[in-house]
Amino acid sequence: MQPVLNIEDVRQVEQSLTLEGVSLAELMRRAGHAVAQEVLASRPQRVAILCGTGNNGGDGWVAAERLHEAGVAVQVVAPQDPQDLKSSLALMVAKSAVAAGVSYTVAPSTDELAALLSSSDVVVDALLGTGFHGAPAAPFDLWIQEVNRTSATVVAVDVPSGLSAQTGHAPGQAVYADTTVTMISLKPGLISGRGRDLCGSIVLAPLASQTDRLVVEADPVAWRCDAQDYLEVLPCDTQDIDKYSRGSVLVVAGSLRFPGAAIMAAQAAARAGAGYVTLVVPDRVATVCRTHLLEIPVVGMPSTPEGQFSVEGKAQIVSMAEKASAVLCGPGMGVSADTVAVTSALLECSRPLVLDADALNALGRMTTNRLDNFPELIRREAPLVLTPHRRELGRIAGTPNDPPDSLTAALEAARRVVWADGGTDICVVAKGEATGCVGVEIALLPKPGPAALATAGSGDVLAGTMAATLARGLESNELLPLLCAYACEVHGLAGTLAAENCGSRGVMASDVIACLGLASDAMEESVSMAVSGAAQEGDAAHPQVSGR
Ligand SMILES: NC(=O)C1=CN([C@@H]2O[C@H](COP(=O)(O)OP(=O)(O)OC[C@H]3O[C@@H](n4cnc5c(N)ncnc54)[C@H](OP(=O)(O)O)[C@@H]3O)[C@@H](O)[C@H]2O)[C@@H](O)CC1
Ligand SMILES: [K+]
Repeated sequence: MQPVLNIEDVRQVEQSLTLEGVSLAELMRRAGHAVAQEVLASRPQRVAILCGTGNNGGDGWVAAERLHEAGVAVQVVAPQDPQDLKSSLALMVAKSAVAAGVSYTVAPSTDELAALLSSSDVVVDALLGTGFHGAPAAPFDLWIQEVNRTSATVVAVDVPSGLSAQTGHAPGQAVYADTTVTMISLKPGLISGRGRDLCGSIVLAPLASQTDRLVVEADPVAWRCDAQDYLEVLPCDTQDIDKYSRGSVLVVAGSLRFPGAAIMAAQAAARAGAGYVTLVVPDRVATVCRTHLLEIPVVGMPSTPEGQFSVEGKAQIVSMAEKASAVLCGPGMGVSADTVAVTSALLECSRPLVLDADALNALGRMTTNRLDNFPELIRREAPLVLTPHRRELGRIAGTPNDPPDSLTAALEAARRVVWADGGTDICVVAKGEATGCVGVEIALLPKPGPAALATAGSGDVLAGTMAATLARGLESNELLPLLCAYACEVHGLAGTLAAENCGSRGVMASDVIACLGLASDAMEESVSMAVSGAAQEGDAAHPQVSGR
């Protein structure tokens, strides 16, 4: 697993390193050298380095001097004369580079800059790093546009300029890098939001031997999962199992308005490996569901006049739930006093439970959007998995009109719910372009799925996948976030396979369902390969961080 640190904690590690004898000047020297090493790997002849006025620019000046020493033709581009730099560290390294013979250009015109960039093999972006805020001001906004027009390889220092390394937001122009050499630790904004498009591949430069320890001590906001981490939650060998030992799933879902959500969730649970799936729907939609589900029994329950579950069916639903290995409640169910009653009754049953979509909205209604104020509702012995997207997360975590707008905000909201519960029985799977699986002790980041998964019904498919994965059983509740992350990766991989079959813009949720079985097999294989050490780092099924 790779730790991810908030920016303020990266600064804390930087301070701790200075206390352990690695000065800031030495850190900057090592940062610049790490960048130079990455640039040298492509054996360039001409390199342009765009240096800003803070310490990110300082890293750029160090890299310039190093590359100059290595015989590369380097040209630094700066907005002001290096003598005028306010940061004492940046001033020191800029002076050193100039004294060593590095040539530089101050405030070039756009045409001059374009000519310089087009004659370079590599462009190093050292304009703005973790001290960036707002949107890039002039002249950086124009310079960034020129960087994005060049055909040269772009290497970003620490973070692509214009991207917030904390939030993943890029409110103005932002550099599209081929590679980002990031210092000390991964930061949330690099692997979420716009960061996923802007960073290219990420190279981590720890800068000191103490860094690994200090990063862990700084309490990472989350951990990014690697394939081998999933060994503990792999399904058991398929040789000697029958349909019951693979676990049974009860799906409680659907309404007259949304029968498809129930159908897809049930199909996904079956494709994701559950041995036996039963779908429970309001009786007014039972026939349409049966027409679509040949292998899955459909049980109709009393409906309201609107075609939603009626409270009359509550006792029967609970009694069926008690016999299942895992229960999924919510997709397409609608929200009413009756569905709230069904959701709350299922929370009291003793089986592992996944609450998705309208079951989460029901929770929001039961708690006036402050689930964290009602922990007794969700405190239970068996595992509970909540799978909110960001608007649903806002509705259960106290910000219905202001849903979390970044990975870190989503993790924080999920933690409010999980910490209110306080036990290892709960995991909030905060869905988004980057999904976090938040348990009481750890937040895990499965590798994100492709953009093709942003399609109607994708959430229903994930919910079915999650329930099937949970139905296999857990050795210990402490593994719950890892199991949830595993289900997310199977779903993501199915999305990738579906995009290969149908094109990235042509994927429908049913295409993802069709690929779940193959995706499960591929996940198992890649975990086994990674564990046995045979897998190359960043194997095909799990690209490290996507390129442009
Ligand atoms: N952490 C570590 O361990 C290590 C960190 N290191 C490096 O230090 C970097 C952080 O350095 P940093 O704190 O000096 O900030 P940095 O990103 O250079 O930006 C500050 C400058 O940008 C300006 N500016 C801000 N917003 C702007 C805008 N919208 N548009 C235009 N300008 C804007 C801002 O101006 P101001 O707001 O002050 O007016 C100020 O002049 C970090 O990313 C890494 O590369 C390594 O050297 C060693 C180890
Ligand atoms: K940068």
